[in-house]
Amino acid sequence: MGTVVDAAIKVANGSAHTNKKVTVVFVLGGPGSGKGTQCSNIVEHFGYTHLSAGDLLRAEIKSGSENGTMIQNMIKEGKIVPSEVTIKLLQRAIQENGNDKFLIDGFPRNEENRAAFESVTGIEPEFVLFFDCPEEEMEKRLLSRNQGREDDNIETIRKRFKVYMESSLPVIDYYKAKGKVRKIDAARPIEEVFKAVKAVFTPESEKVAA
Ligand SMILES: Nc1ncnc2c1ncn2[C@@H]1O[C@H](COP(=O)(O)OP(=O)(O)OP(=O)(O)O)[C@@H](O)[C@H]1O
Ligand SMILES: O=c1ccn([C@@H]2O[C@H](COP(=O)(O)O)[C@@H](O)[C@H]2O)c(=O)[nH]1
Ligand SMILES: [Mg+2]
Repeated sequence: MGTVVDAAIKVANGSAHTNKKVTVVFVLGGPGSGKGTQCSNIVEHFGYTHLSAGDLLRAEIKSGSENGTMIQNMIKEGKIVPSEVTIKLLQRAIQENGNDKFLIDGFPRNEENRAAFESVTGIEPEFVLFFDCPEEEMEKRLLSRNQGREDDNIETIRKRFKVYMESSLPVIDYYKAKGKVRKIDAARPIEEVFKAVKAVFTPESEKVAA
């Protein structure tokens, strides 16, 4: 069942009012746990659109937006950008896309993000895909990612881990209490992680007995 997102569309369009039903899966996990990597696989196999909140924020910096400098400073410090900025970017991306199934990667990052997104858009996630990975493995991956990200240095990585533990894990606990978390052991090789991910997205009726 999709969720009606009138609010998202109203804000993005100014006064226009359109109904769009969307299904949203939040993809959460620590920095470097493999969210982006697995989202690409999910897109390919299951037809979702991938919206990485971090990628949207980085694109906003590049676009020369008035919020660009603030966002850049927050990312360098591993801090969480104010909800209204991130939510607007997500709303716009949902509204501009013809698809009705979205993976929202790396958001919500704290309780305030979660509550604000729910109240502004009316969207509740179908479920939360949670990539569980030990810190030392995530650190190793981030330090060898080589994508030129300003926050992939040991000083910022440590700050990101702290924010993750203190602010983001409580969001996962919130959804756990609602029975919505699908936890994946993300410390394994990419293909093995994807096998577990596939099992989550494949309807029971389509699963072939082993
Ligand atoms: N299961 C895996 N085993 C080994 N390396 C992996 C695995 N999954 C992803 N990687 C690699 O680790 C790095 C981080 O992966 P990715 O960018 O997908 O993580 P992320 O969770 O999106 O990180 P961030 O939160 O910083 O955006 C990449 O270089 C990726 O190729
Ligand atoms: O909802 C969000 C998502 C991201 N940020 C900031 O961006 C960086 C990088 O995020 P990635 O998910 O690793 O791409 C993150 O450390 C935050 O500074 C945010 O503020 N809010
Ligand atoms: Mg990512």
